[in-house]
Amino acid sequence: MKTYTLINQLFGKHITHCVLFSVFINLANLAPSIYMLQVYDRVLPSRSNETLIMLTVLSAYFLIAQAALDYLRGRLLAEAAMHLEQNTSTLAIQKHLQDKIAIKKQPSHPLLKDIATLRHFIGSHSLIALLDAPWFIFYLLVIYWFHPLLGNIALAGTVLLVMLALLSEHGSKQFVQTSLPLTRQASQMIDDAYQHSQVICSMHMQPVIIHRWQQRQQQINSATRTFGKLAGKISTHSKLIRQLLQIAMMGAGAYLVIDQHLSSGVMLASTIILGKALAPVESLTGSWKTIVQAMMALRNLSPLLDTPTSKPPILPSTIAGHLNVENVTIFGQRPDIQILRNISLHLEAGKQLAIIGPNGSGKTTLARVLAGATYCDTGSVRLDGINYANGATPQMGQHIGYLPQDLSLLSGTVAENISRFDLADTDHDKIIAASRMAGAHEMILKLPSSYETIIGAGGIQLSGGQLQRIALARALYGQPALVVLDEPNAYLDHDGEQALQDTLLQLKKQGVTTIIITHRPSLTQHADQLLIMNAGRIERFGNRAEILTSPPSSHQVSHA
Ligand SMILES: Nc1ncnc2c1ncn2[C@@H]1O[C@H](COP(=O)(O)OP(=O)(O)OP(=O)(O)O)[C@@H](O)[C@H]1O
Repeated sequence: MKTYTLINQLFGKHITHCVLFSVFINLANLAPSIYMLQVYDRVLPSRSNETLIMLTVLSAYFLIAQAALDYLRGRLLAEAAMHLEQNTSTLAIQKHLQDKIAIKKQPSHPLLKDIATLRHFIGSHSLIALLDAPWFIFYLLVIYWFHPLLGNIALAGTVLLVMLALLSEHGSKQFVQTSLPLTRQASQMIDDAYQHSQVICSMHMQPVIIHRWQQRQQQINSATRTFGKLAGKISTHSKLIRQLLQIAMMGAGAYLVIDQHLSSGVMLASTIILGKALAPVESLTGSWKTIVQAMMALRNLSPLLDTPTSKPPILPSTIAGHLNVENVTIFGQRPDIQILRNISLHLEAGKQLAIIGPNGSGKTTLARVLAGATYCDTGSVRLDGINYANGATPQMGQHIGYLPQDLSLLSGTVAENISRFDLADTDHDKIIAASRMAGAHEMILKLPSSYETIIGAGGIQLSGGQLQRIALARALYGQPALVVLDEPNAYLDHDGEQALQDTLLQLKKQGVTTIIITHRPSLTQHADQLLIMNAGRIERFGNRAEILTSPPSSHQVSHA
């Protein structure tokens, strides 16, 4: 029942309709056999032209109807593929992105690949074979009705073919389970290598990297070879069994005709029906790999549809920027490691907070939590009382500006990047205002195509400082209520740092709540509050001037 619901969710009612169409298509499959039986046993002995014409017209009618339904079944399957794409792709991309920002989740599985696998399966003959295969039982019963001996021969042959199909299923499952992770590892390895090509080439790491990749490839090849041998043997045996079976059927039929237990029409009809019964079973044997892959894809997609979709809460039209963090804890991959330990802090709207601390103390992780860019295991993060931790209120993204350490600019024009690719609302004044505030406008005007310059894949290469200013403009786009800047001066020269100081001052004047993660004291000069992180804890938090002038208490020192 669960599978039926899942199939309906993924493909709409199209697959159910296909099953219904398959009933008529398979019943109509009997038409040629019945025609032959009647011609041999009724028309030829009676020499009746009227009966011949009537039978011919009826058979042609069934075959034309069958062809039409077969065509419609193909169209329904195409619709099912469209339904799958429309209903799952968006969810799959969202899930993949969310999985990527979680700290403890296993490496995210690309669900779009599963959707492609299912699409391929729907378009292949494997699904048709799967829909038609159960009908072999019906055909067997018809043959039994003709004569038990013929039925027993057909049953024995079918059992042999089904056993081969099961063997094929077992082999396919093992092959897919072995080769899929290896294929993913190999492609991940080569993607990584392409991404870090400069390091690899400069230190001549190519031979080792290629060797590692070849090792995986050899394992894949060995699994493919083993499966190929098994698939070849199974295919040869099933063809042989099918042909032997047809000869056995014809021979037994002829024997029964000679003994006058059967008419020659029944003999021919049962041989044809046997062919119809075995065709999808044999076709299934050759399609198990595709079917197993499709079943795995179906299983992977199943939790996607179980995720409850809640209505997004209605937000107030303006957000002042009161930040409230309560008891945020994040565990590492191991439960005994805490990256953030019970963090609580409150920041009035419009205040500036500088976060400092030694390497690995958790500053960047805290910045990510505040920017809604990672998940916490406990606690809440609220802006004007609205909790947006763990993706609770995705629309809060428009009120948050985030400059991550790695900048994360996407392939596209400078204007697209600054406007956060909000193509529906590309407001050039807003883009220029953000760039001016980030001190990036003059620099952007000097680029080859100014704001239309393409960066990233297929575009021009900008320096780290240029990219950082563009990323800062993106963080400031649309006047967010909260701005989180993680080491915003990491790539900046003296002028760039001066421009950044101006930006921080402007943010303060405009009443934007601002968080700056920094190692440099110079960037904390406009900060109202200072927070010192150590080993995932808040070591000190309070008024900047007070913290800088008063020494830490003995309790705080003991945390350090
Ligand atoms: N995605 C992650 N998975 C596992 N551990 C992580 C992850 N992100 C951060 N950590 C761990 O959390 C700790 C704090 O890292 P974080 O980057 O927040 O420190 P930081 O104070 O910003 O350091 P730095 O000053 O060097 O940038 C580190 O020990 C790091 O290994």
